[in-house]
Amino acid sequence: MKSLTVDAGDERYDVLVGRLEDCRSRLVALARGRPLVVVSEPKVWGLHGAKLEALLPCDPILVPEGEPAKDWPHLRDLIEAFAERNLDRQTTVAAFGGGSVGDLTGLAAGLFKRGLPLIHLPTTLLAQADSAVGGKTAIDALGQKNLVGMFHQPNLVVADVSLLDTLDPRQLRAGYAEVVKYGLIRHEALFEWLEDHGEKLLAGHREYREEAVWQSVAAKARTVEADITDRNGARALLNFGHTFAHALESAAGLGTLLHGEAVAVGMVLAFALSAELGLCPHGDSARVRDHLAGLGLPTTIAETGVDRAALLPLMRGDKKNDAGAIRFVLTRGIGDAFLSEGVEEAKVAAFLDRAA
Ligand SMILES: O=C(O)C(=O)C[C@@H](O)[C@H](O)[C@H](O)COP(=O)(O)O
Ligand SMILES: [Zn+2]
Repeated sequence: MKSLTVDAGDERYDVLVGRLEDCRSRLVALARGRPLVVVSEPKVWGLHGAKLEALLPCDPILVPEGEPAKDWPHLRDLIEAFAERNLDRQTTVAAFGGGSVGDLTGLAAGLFKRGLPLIHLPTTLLAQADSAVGGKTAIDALGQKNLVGMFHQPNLVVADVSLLDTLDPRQLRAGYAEVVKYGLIRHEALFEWLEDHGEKLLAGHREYREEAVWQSVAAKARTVEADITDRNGARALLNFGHTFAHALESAAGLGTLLHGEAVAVGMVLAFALSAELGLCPHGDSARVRDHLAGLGLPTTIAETGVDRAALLPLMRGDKKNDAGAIRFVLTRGIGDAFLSEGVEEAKVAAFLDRAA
């Protein structure tokens, strides 16, 4: 079992990468002698619920699978389910699922009675490597990705890569894109390691999966500690590729493209834009595209089926923007991303016109 502690200001929590069953005592302690309220989705609960119930009594609440769960009606339903159970502020809620279950559950737990203790038990590569750590929560609204949310830090995160054995290959590849992100923003050595081992990781080798999750979680922990609530620009690096990605997801219709698929295209576009602006070598841009495409991820706007004209208006709503300027995370090369001051819209429009 590998473990690290995230120091989130007044709050600290452990992230454990290992077997769920080895964390039994931690889960039992957080449940405080009551059944653990577990928010999950039907497929995950059907496949893995018994594993959790073998460790401690659980009270499952099921929400729909994937992005459709992240909306106002499901947030209201979940909060009502908490109210029906008369949860108090000492009752721990566990999110047992992928990024969508984590985002929705985190938000409901943060809002209900101004905050319930929260455990993330991520079951997808994307959630284990990225979204379960850092305290971001969200639902989509008005057709825009993650428009409504808050920070609500978990009390514990447990990433058990054996849960990935049943994951659909498309979901696995999508999560892989966020792992690649960690290599691209600051850790060139991680990207090189993925170039060597990414295929084995996707094929199911557990030790490579565990190493990738561990490296990503460690990188994420250090970044979020430097900018707990996304204010000083340090954390914005984790949004590498996401300005394009969120626009692509919204334009495609939320839930059509998987988040990680959109991030793969978004990161390739961020490299291409950086190269076009003379900031980064074209060779790095091609290397990133080749790696992602070689492992079956989409890398072009054309593959997403999205009308490129829809993207710029959506990017105007990005959370990183300042005084109307679109602030991309750009790059000087593999492992060297930075938050730009803002790229002129005319340049972005011309880039999008030409981009593949
Ligand atoms: O935790 C963060 O900070 C991230 O930006 C991680 C992203 O991979 C994740 O998709 C996040 O939810 C995007 O957040 P948003 O603030 O752009 O909605
Ligand atoms: Zn993301």
